[in-house]
Amino acid sequence: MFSFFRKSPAVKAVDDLGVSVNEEKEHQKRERDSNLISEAHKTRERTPEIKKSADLSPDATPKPEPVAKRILPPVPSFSLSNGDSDDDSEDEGDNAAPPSFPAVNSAQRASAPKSSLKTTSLQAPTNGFIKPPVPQFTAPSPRLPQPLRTPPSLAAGLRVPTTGPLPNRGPPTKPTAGGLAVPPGSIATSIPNPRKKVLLKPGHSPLDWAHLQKSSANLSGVDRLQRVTPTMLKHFNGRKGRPAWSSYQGKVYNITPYIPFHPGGEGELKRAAGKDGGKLFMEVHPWVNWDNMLNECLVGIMIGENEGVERGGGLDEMD
Ligand code: HEM
Repeated sequence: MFSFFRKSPAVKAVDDLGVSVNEEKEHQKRERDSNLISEAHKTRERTPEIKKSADLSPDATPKPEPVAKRILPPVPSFSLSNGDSDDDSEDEGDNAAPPSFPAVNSAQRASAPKSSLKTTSLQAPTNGFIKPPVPQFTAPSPRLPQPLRTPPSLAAGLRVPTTGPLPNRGPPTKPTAGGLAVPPGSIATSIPNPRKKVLLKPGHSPLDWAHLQKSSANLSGVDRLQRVTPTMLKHFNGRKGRPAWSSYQGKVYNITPYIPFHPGGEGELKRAAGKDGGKLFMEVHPWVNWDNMLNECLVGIMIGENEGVERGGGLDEMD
């Protein structure tokens, strides 16, 4: 690179001398390095845990080595087990350097017995002096209380039986039926429907009927009270445009206006049309006040067949 500078002979001699001096220094350095390498190999033979790396190459920067390794005899290694451990970390610990505390040349390490430090100090305790007494849990002594466990008989008494009939629940319906399940058809279908109410048309509620009764409307369909013979009652049966009359306890009512208001339906009420409806009425709802319900529908009273003929049809004529 600097070839265009021509050196003088003197300078060249100095350069040659300098080269020779540098070569001598390089030779000495190589000898020191070789000594260090050989010593390092010796140390590796004593302590195989030292890594094989490029650190030992002469070109690499020499790293500080523990002084104790090179000066003092090798420290005996120890392990946590007998060498058969399955833990890899413990195996790594076997190859690691000895712990820094206590120091290698300290009083603690010197006073410690070498045998226990080497084999038994960190191993699993094998003698009775170190190993704690094993508690006897499997065989309790007679003076100790029994285990707090529910006796089998009491536990069985508190348990709900999963099969078979429960006490005070009646006879079982089926041998295989367990639990509290209701057998199909035993209760739900055995209770008849006690009410046969129908859905009334709008404006035909019981309240609407009450309002209609208080009105001035002629609900009886007659101008005056009538003496009604059985023939007459039979004639007014609600068919062919005729009004429906029904008798109850000797009184005759025009039930025609009440038919759409009857909670039990029109058909049920028409069964009493043209005849005495007292029996049917009492079979279904004896609690219903017939007189109050049909007060404005009163037509007259029942008379004998011959009484009407003799006295006439109207009650006013009887007075
Ligand atoms: C003509 C006079 C009658 C009047 C004023 C009358 C009135 C009533 C009333 C107020 C109810 C409702 C009862 C309640 O909610 O508890 C009712 C229901 C019923 N009525 Fe009548 N009824 C009469 C005649 C009859 C007759 C002659 C029959 C049957 C042939 C009948 C069959 C029923 C039935 C099946 C029910 C529904 C079930 C019930 O509510 O208990 N009714 N009736």
